[in-house]
Amino acid sequence: MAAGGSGGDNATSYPLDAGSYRLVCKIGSGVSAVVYKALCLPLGASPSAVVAIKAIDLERSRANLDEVWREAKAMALLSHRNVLRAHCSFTVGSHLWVVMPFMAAGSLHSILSHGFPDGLPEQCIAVVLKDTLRALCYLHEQGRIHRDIKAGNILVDSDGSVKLADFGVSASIYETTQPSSSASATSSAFSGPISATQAMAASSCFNDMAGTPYWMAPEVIHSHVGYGIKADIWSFGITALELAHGRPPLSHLPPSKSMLMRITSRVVRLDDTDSSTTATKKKRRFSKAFKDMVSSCLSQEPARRPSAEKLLRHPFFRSAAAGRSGRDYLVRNVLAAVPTVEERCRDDVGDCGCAGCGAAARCVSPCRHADNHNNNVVAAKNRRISGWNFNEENFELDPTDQQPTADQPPFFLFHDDDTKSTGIDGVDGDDQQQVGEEGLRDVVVPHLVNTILGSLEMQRGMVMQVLESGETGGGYHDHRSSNGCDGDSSETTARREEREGMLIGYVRQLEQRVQELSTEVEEEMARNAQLQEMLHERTCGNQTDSSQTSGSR
Ligand SMILES: Nc1ncnc2c1ncn2[C@@H]1O[C@H](COP(=O)(O)OP(=O)(O)OP(=O)(O)O)[C@@H](O)[C@H]1O
Repeated sequence: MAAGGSGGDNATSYPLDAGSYRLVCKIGSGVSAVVYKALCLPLGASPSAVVAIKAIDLERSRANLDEVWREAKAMALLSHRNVLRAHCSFTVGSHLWVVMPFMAAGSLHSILSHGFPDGLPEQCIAVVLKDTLRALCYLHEQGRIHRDIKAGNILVDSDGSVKLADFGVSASIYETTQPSSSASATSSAFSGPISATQAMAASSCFNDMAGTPYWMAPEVIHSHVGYGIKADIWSFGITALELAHGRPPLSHLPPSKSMLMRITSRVVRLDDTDSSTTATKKKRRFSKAFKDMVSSCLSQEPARRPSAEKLLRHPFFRSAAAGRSGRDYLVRNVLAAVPTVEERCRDDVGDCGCAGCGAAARCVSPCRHADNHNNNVVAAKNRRISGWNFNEENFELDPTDQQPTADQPPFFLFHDDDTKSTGIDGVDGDDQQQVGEEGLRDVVVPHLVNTILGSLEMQRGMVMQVLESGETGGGYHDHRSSNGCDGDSSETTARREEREGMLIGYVRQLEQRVQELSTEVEEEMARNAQLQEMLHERTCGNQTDSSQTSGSR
């Protein structure tokens, strides 16, 4: 299967067979794909011969073939200077190869990991986010939701140009209005541009869970509620925090838990530098405009988040360097401080990891083993951040919209304290979080219970709605059908079947949700018990030590 075309470079035609490409080295990997720098051999020494090939393992991909194929199609149809467009794509064994322009500085995620672990300077963030926002404006105008905005999907070239990439989970807002006829809906989505207003009107209709947990909007997590283009604005706000601190909020938690917390919590905003948290180790100051921009994106209520177009007019972006001067600024202040993507690869020891990519024999410069890389990514994500710690990196967790009082512990007591002063020494779960004793006993479990109750209540409301509409809409006991009106009777039957179908769907969702949440609670309680046992042992140990000490005195 192949999709030809000359995407980013209209004058160049890219071949549709693996033999025409030579993989130079691996430059990155995601959940189910490996990305290579490669040469397109027929193009010889031309600069366009250097490409990036994303080899997507169709067997491991959580998306089905249609969805993966949609990424390639979507990229090929879009045209904007801040949107990365594929040259072509084709299958190689069980992999889909997407051939695209090589962005020599890699993704912002990679740049953060290799040069800015504590975040980029604010001016640089403004420059890259402004271009990202332009891409987002364009996508939304085209009726598309990206659904996976994050630093890993914002790519930078050697001249400082910025492009939004990875349409693996992007979708047309039109597709959901006709979910059962995806093929025709997909093509009709591209029949012409639509206005932002139309896009808004058609929003709130997706209900599948797409994206990467830490960046997901609350309404995406609560996927039965439906979501639209404003989900991208939430992820954009999270990406801003990721760029400010080097990692997204909650990234020290396993993804499922961060989702649960997001459901009921006001998440994170940049801290007010005027607050009482002056005794900080690595306090970073951010402008009021930046904080205001981020918090507008992170409104729990999608309708209150600004559109991409409106956000572009925010003072934070108005003062950002743009065009040539913006690109030069990035080259001087960001790219100069990070190794090239090839050097980043060479820094990693191990095999190239291309076994199974469908092209092992053609990889000429083994550089990084997939597992090594994945471990690094996980390690980077698990590095404890002070998202909860008001004293360190200017983040604030505000679950109730109120500052915790002095005698009230913060909502979650996860600590970013290398000295482990408040944590429990030696307690390392899968997620390596350190949890305060009170946090476990008094906060985490009740929080999960509240989450379950809230979710159940919402599902109950939906079921009641269906039942009520059945009663008032003449569905189940329509008196007209008993009066012998056959036409009405068949319509009634159809409506009843439709409602029954919806009801069954809701009940299934409800069962699944309860199952998921019960598992989370069980895990949390097991962890709780384990930690309490360790605490108990420590306390007993300390008492024994002190009695021995006093005895020996
Ligand atoms: N066109 C490109 N040019 C240069 N580097 C690229 C290109 N595309 C991807 N990369 C690099 O490869 C890395 C992995 O990209 P990929 O799209 O597979 O994963 P991801 O988006 O980071 O993760 P996920 O699978 O969760 O979406 C990127 O972070 C980036 O550093």
